[in-house]
Amino acid sequence: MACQTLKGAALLQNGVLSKGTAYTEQERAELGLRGLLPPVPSNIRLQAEAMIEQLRSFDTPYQKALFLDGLRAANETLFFRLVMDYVEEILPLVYTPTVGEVCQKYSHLYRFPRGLFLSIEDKGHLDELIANAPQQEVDMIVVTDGQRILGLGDLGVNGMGIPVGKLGLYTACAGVDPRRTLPVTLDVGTDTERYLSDPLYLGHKHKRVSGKEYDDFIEEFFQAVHKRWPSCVVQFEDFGNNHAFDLLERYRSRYCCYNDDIQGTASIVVAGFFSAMKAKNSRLSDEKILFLGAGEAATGVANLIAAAMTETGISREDALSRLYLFDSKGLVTSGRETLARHKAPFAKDLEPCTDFEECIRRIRPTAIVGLSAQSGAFTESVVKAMAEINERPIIFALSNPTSKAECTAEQAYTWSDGRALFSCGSPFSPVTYKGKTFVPRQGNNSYVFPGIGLGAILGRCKELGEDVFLSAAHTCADMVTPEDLAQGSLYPSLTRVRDISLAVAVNIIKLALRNGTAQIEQPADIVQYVKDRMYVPDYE
Ligand SMILES: NC(=O)C1=CN([C@@H]2O[C@H](COP(=O)(O)OP(=O)(O)OC[C@H]3O[C@@H](n4cnc5c(N)ncnc54)[C@H](O)[C@@H]3O)[C@@H](O)[C@H]2O)C=CC1
Ligand SMILES: CC(=O)C(=O)O
Ligand SMILES: [Mg+2]
Repeated sequence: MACQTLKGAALLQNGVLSKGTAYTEQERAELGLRGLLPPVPSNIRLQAEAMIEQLRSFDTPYQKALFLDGLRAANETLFFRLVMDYVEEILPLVYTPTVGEVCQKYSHLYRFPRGLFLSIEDKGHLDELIANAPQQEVDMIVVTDGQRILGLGDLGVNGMGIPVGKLGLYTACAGVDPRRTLPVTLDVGTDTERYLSDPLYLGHKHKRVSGKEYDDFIEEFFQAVHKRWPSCVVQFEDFGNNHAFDLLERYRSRYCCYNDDIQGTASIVVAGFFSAMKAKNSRLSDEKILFLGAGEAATGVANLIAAAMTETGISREDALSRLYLFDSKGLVTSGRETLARHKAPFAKDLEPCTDFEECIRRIRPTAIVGLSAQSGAFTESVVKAMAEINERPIIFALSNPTSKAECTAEQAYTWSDGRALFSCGSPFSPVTYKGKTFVPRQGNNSYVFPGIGLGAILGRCKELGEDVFLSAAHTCADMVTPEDLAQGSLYPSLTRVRDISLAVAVNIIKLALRNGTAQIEQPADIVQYVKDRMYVPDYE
C-alpha cells in the first residue's frame, strides 16, 4: 500500500492515491502540488465526463481497453468511478469479450506492474515474493495458472488479464476495496507453441509442469498467502480441468476459497433457469437439460441444477436422470471405457451418440446449455430442432469470449421464430425480430461472484458450500422484474449490479451466521453492515 504521506510529484505519480486535477487549492498548497497541475481544480464528476469523451473517441474495443488500463494506472479512483457510472458500456471492455484479446496480446502490450507473478522456479521462496506485494492487507485473491483462459486455451502468464479483470469487477460491481485485492498468476509454463517461440513472451519458456511438483507449488502458495493474510478469500479462475476439480476438493474446507468457473457459473446459470421457469410458467424439476460441454462449467452447473431440483421435492437420482452431458466424444454414456469423476454422475445408460442434433431428437430436451467453447455449435438445425420440440426452448450459449459462443442472440431468436429463452456468456446487443425487441442478458458469473466474494469477506466465512451458490442464484433471480422477462431478459439490468451484489452478500452472511461458518458477531443490521463497508470511488 502506498504511503499516505506522499507529496508533490510522487503523489501525482501514485495511481492509487492520486486525484489528478481534482486537488483543491488548499490541498495543492499543503501537498506541494502548486504548479504541477493545470491551474483550475476539477472534480471527479467533471473528470469522468472528460474520460468518457476520451474513451468514446477510440475506434475499437481493444484501443478502449488500453486507454482504460492507462487511466487505471494514473488514477484508480477515477477508473472505478467511470466503470461504475458507465457499467454497461465499460464492462465489455475490462471483461469479456475484450479481456480475451488483451490476454492474448498481454506480453506485447505490458506496461504497468499489476498483481503478483509466482513462478514454479520460485518454489521454496514464495514467502519472500508474497512479502513483496505492496498491499498491507489482502481480503481477496483471484489466482490463475493461465491454462484455460475463457475459451481461448492455454495462455500461460498472458492470462494475468483475467485475475486483474475479475478483481476489477469485485470492486466496481460489489465495492470490494481495490487496495485490498491481489491478482495472482502462477507461471508453471505453457504448452502453447506460439508463446514458447515468441521472443516477447514474458513467462518462462517451458512446457507446463504438473504432478507432484505442481501440487507442492500450489500447497506452498496457499500456505504462504495465509501466513501473511490469514483470512484472505481465494478464487480459482481459469485453471485447466485436469487440476481445477482436484484443487477445489483439496482446499475447499481448509481455506475460504472457491472456483468461479465451477461454482460461480453454476450459480448464475441456475438463476437463469429460475427466471426461465417464471417466463414459461413451469417447474425446474420438469426440465430436461442437455449440456454441450462436460467440463468445469457444465458439470458445475449440472450439479447445482440437481440441487435446485431437489429443493422442489424430487430426489437427487431423479434430478440427475434429467441432466445429460455431451462432450468432445459425444453423449456421455455409462458404457464409456473411461469416465472422468466429474462426469460420472450424469452418464446415461444409452447408446453412444456423436451427433448433437441427433441427441436432441432422441432425448427431446427442454433446454440446451453451451459451455464447450465451440463457436457456432448451435447451428440453425439444432435451434430449429429445439423449437420443434418446445414451445419455449431454453437456449443458453454461454461460452466466452463472443468468438466462442455456440450461437448469437440474433440466431437464437430468429431460428426459433422468437420463442427462445436465451442467454449468453458475453454480451449481445438487443435483437428486433418481427417487431419485437429482445434484450438478451449475460448468463455470466460476473453477476454473482462479486457479491459472493463480498459476503465471504465481510462474513469472514470459513468455507463456501453449495448452499452459498444456490442462495446467490435465488437472490439474483428474485431481482428479475416482469418487465425484464417481458423483453426476454433472464437477468436483471447490469446497471443494478451493485444492488444485486449487496443482496447476494447480505444473504450469504445470513446463511453463514445460521450455519455457523461466519466468524463475525451478528451485526444489528446486516444490510447496513455491508453497505458501510462497500468501497465507493470518491476522493477522500
Ligand atoms: N458464462 C460464464 O459465466 C462462463 C462461461 N465459461 C465458458 O465455458 C467454456 C468452457 O469452460 P470450462 O467448462 O471451464 O472448460 P473445460 O475445458 O473444463 O470444458 C470444456 C468442455 O467442452 C467439451 N468440448 C470440447 N470440444 C467439444 C465439441 N466439439 N463438442 C462438444 N463438447 C466439446 C470438452 O470435452 C469439455 O468437456 C469456455 O468457453 C468458458 O469461457 C466458463 C465459465 C463461466
Ligand atoms: C466467465 C468465465 O469465468 C469464463 O468464461 O471463464
Ligand atoms: Mg473463468
